[in-house]
Amino acid sequence: MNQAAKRLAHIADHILAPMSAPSSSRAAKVAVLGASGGIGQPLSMLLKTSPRVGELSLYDVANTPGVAADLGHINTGSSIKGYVGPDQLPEALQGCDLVVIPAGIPRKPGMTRDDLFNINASIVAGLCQAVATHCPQAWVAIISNPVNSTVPIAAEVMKRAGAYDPKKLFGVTTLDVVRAEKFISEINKVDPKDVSVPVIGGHAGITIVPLLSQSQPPLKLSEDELAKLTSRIQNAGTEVVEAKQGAGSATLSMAYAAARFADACLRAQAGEDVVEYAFVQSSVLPNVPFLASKLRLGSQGTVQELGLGPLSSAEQRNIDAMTPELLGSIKKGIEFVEKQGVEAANK
Ligand SMILES: NC(=O)C1=CN([C@@H]2O[C@H](COP(=O)(O)OP(=O)(O)OC[C@H]3O[C@@H](n4cnc5c(N)ncnc54)[C@H](O)[C@@H]3O)[C@@H](O)[C@H]2O)C=CC1
Ligand SMILES: O=C([O-])CC(=O)C(=O)O
Repeated sequence: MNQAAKRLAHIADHILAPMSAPSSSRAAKVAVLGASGGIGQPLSMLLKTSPRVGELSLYDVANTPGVAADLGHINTGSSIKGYVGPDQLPEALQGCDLVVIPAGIPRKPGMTRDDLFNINASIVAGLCQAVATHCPQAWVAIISNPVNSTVPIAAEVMKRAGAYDPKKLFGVTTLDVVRAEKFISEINKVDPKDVSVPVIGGHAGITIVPLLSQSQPPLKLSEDELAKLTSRIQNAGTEVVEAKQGAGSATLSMAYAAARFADACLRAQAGEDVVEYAFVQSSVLPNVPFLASKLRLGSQGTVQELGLGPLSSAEQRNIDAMTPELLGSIKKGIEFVEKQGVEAANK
């Protein structure tokens, strides 16, 4: 079974099919910040069915008691509690092993992810300040867009609070991999669980770089067809934004992808050797301080960046073409914290 198949078998076995918690490890406390939202609710539901979660902490600025009461009737072992508003955030975070952050506004048609910066930057900065204070040991998985900027913001805020561990901070890019696996499975007419394909770079437009030459099973497509498939993967988020006609962006597929990523984190925390993609502080490309790529995860976080593998000339061109935009988004995030300071960002 290849890596992708193993990961999906894990989701099927451990997340989607309720069963007893593994006896070898303590079930984790997981917080979802933004738990009442379009992603937060279905993600919380998937986490409620995970045997690796012992305690589920649902935080938002509204509606979490209702969401928690509803999910609390699902007959799995985990306990669940809803927390509302900044006064309740410390208790929501206390003792967390993993904090997943889908808080913030989504796109409407015609917007880029960067158009969300002005609102979401402050939300992520404020929440990460609280994580640094109340659960500095936790792994943090950021979903809120623009990921290419919100992860550097989180890093900078946590650095200033003396609580930054680059091995434990992740931007969630799993949906790009999930989409690439699905689209390739349709072209090759195979089960998606038998597809594996790297998607590296960042999480916006051209910064999303699928490495289709490394697809397994291999793709037999012309240069033109490969370019079209690359573009579809890069613009898949916009495909959903347009189909939803102003009602938001991907929520259900994102919840599925985030549950896959959370499962990878919890398995790694429990001592499994896990391979997954995420946007992290990186040394894979010279002078690119954050990058999504293939990671080996262990009990203390990222153990190793596994590199990009052999690239086709088109893939190398795509990486060269996206690097200035990615660097600009990273710089914008860092400068946001430098200019405004965390206190101002929290207002
Ligand atoms: N990384 C990725 O691949 C993806 C990222 N996203 C991003 O995820 C974010 C959330 O999307 P949706 O769930 O669709 O939005 P939504 O608007 O449905 O939900 C967002 C939730 O965040 C809450 N919130 C706002 N400020 C908060 C704060 N300070 N503390 C806690 N909660 C707060 C809101 O009350 C709301 O319940 C967006 O920024 C979106 O662009 C969406 C899809 C994929
Ligand atoms: O497109 C958006 O705004 C939401 C997102 O990040 C995605 O679906 O990949």
